[in-house]
Parts: sequence; structure tokens; C-alpha cells
Amino acid sequence: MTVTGQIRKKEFLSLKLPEAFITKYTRLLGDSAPAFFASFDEPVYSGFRLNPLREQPTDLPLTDPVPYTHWGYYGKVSGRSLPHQSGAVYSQEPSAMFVGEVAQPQPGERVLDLCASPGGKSTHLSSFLQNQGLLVSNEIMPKRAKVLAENLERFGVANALILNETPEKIAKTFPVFFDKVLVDAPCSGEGMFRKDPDAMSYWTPEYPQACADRQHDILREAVKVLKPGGELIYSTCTFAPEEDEQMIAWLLATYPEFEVVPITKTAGIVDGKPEWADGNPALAGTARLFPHLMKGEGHFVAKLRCREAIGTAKKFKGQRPNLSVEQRDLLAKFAKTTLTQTFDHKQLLTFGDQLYLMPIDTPDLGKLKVVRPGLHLGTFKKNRFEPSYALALALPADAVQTEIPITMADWRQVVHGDTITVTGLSINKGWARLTCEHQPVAFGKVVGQTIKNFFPKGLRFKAYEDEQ
Ligand SMILES: C[S@@+](CC[C@H](N)C(=O)[O-])C[C@H]1O[C@@H](n2cnc3c(N)ncnc32)[C@H](O)[C@@H]1O
Repeated sequence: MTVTGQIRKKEFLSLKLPEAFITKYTRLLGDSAPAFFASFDEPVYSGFRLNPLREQPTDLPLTDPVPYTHWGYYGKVSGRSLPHQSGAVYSQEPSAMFVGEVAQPQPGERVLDLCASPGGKSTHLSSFLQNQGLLVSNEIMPKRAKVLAENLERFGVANALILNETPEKIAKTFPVFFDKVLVDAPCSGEGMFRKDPDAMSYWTPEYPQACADRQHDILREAVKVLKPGGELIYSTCTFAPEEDEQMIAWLLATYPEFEVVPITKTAGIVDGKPEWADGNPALAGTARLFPHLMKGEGHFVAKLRCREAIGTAKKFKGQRPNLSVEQRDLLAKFAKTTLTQTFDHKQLLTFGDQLYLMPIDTPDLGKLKVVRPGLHLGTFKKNRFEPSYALALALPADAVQTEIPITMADWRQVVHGDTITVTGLSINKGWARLTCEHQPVAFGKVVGQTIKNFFPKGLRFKAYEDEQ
């Protein structure tokens, strides 16, 4: 784990930048161009965010907070460590944390993250929502949508509807519906060249405009889902004006219903550049994160308010619950022996033998491609209910009757998929949540002194002692 979060590179990246890129930004940046290019040879900053719904891990380097964030720190946490596995932290590039901070939804709001995988922004939005309201987290690529679901589950997000849809379908399903919409757009990724030099191999002088064309298409749909007074947050990780200020200039010219909400800037974050678009002074209210001016990679963020709806709202039709009487009984039996709470039947939905807790305000799911219709509670097996890993990570501390604290050595065995033996248990049969250093790990089934391992097969890994 590095305390500063700086990862030193061995190569001089500035020497590898495409010539047309150097020419373009020399022209655009003028006097500050040398400092901008020099920053490509500086170390990359890494960071992580604490999960406010979890107890704070004791052994993390919390010495260097990311100044504009609620929960962000510079530093690197291993993907095979307890804080990562238990969802006590989410690793995220420090500049990317600014996007969620600008969006800052209120608990209870309806929020859409339209381009969401792998879930950095969605987990951040969920921290603000405190599991209240609805987070629709959408990803168009099926494989990436699966990763998104895994990351949201690990973070204990209990109010997300996870979809694998096109922006067009989202707009048709949710007209005039959301309080906040985040479009963290697929972009030319120039701001990530330093972190991921391979991204340079895709870059051509025409690439930003090709990305901008796709961003226009996405935004044409995104504007339709906002309620009057709702906010659109648009972000990229590129320096390209075509995808940044020019995109917002186009949006303002095309949709007079929208206005820029100026973003407050600190810690080296600077105003957007109206002169890189049509000169509209409102564009200074957008934000640019340049690596030569702050501790993070390149980003652009804009916030726009929707004064008037584009299109008309549909009459809201909620998704109907569908639990059978037999399934209700099995769930009630499980809850009585294992939990200190029950679930509202109006929110329960089964997909085959899988049970989910739908967030409040879940609309009729119709023909949508649904990855998770809410929090996965578990699986109905013959005459019993088996709780899920997602439930183990989402339930608050006092919601489970029996918690079994395990040692770090036991934790390494559990995440590896091994059975563990524990003495002095308070129960000798049934479900218990395993915890390690006060963090949730998984459900286990106690049989005498043995705990049968239910850590999901596809997520098992080998953890090493020095990675904690
Ligand atoms: C910048 S990434 C999102 C990162 C994510 N918000 C996070 O913080 O972890 C952009 C995402 O947009 C998706 N995407 C690509 N083409 C798209 C399209 N035409 N419409 C919507 N999303 C698209 C990509 O698959 C990618 O996951």
C-alpha cells in the first residue's frame, strides 16, 4: 500500500505523445503547454473512497484526503485485501471522484447513471443516496454490466436497478422521471494517457470528433429523462474541446430548456474554457481538471439544470411483486431464524428461483434487459431459502441475528473457498454472517464447529498475508 498514492513510472511518456496531439495542445494551451506536457512524466495518483455505510477500516493510510471529496483519500488499496473485498473501500482515480461530488444526489432522489460500468461513479452516488431512493445504474456492454453488478454488490448498494440497455431504450422507459442524470461519457480518454499509455494507440486527430458524434447521440436521449428542475451531470476523461466545452455549447444551443449550473472549484480545478467552444461565458461554469494543476488525471465536468421537461411523462406504472405463498413462507422462516428484520412484500420480485428486493419507485420492467432488478436477496431451493453474498454485504450491522467474527487467517481461507472451523460458537446450526475486523465477509452455514463456505465460486481468490 502506498501512502501518497503516487505510482512512479519508468518511461518518459511525453516523448511518446502523438505529434498531432502535441501540436493541438501547444496551440490551445499556449504558455501553459510546457507544464501540461511535462506532467505526463510525473507519477500517477491513485485513490480510494471509504464506504460511509461501513465501519472505517483501521489499517488504511488515511493521511492524505482528496480535498474536494467527502470520502476520498490518496493511496492504493489491494484488490485482494479485506477492505476491498468487504466493500469498505472503492478504488477510484482521484479526479474521477470530482464527478460524484458535483452530482451529489440527496437521499430519496431518483438518479440515473447512464454509462455506469465499472461502477466508480455509481458507488459514489450511492454513498450520497444512503440506500434511499432509486439508483438506475445502466451499462450498454453486457460483460461490463456484469462487472458493474459485482462492484455495486460488493459496496453493499441496496437500492440499485442495474440495466444493460441502450440510451434510446432508457429514454423510452423513463421519460421525465429522474432528479439527477449522470452521463459519464465514453470518450477519447486523453486524460488517462498517463495512467494507461495504451489508450494512446487508439488516438488519431479525428478520434475526438468521432467520440463527440456518439456523445451527441447519448445526450439527445439523456435530456428526455429529466424532471423539470432536475440536473444533468456530463463528464469525460479527455482534454478534447470537441467532447467537452463544445459538447455543452451544442447542448445549450439545441436545448434552450437547459442552463449551466456553475461548479465551485478548489484544489487546482479550473474553469471550463468558453474560448475553446463558441465563446458562451456560461461555459466557464464547467470544470476542467488538468494534471499539471492538481493531483489527479485529466477530466471535464459540467452541470446543467433542466428548466422545462423535454417531452411528456408517462403515467407511472410500478413493477408488480410476484412472490408465491410458498416462497413467502420460506422467506419468513429464513428471516425469523437469521435476521432481525423482514422485507416489505410489495418490493419482492422473483426471476425464476432468484429473489430480489426492488428499490422503491421501480417502474414496470417490461422488456428491459435487467441485470439486477434490485438487491439480490438469495435463492429458493427445495424447501429452503439460501441467502446471497450481496445480502451479506448489504445488511446493516444490527440486521443479522448471529455474526461470527473471524480472524484474518480464516478470512483468507473463506475468500479462497475453504471450510473453516471455529470454536465457542453461540449457535450450532444455521446461517450466520461472517465478519472480519468489523467488516461483512459472507454468509456461512454453521454445522457444529464447522462453517460451510458460501463465498461465491466465481469471486474466490488467493489473498496473501502482506496484502492487508
Ligand atoms: C467512461 S466509461 C464509464 C465509467 C463509469 N462511469 C465509472 O465511473 O466507473 C463509459 C461507459 O460508457 C459505455 N458506452 C459505450 N458506448 C456507449 C453508448 N453508445 N451509450 C451508452 N454507453 C456507452 C462504455 O461501455 C463504458 O462502460
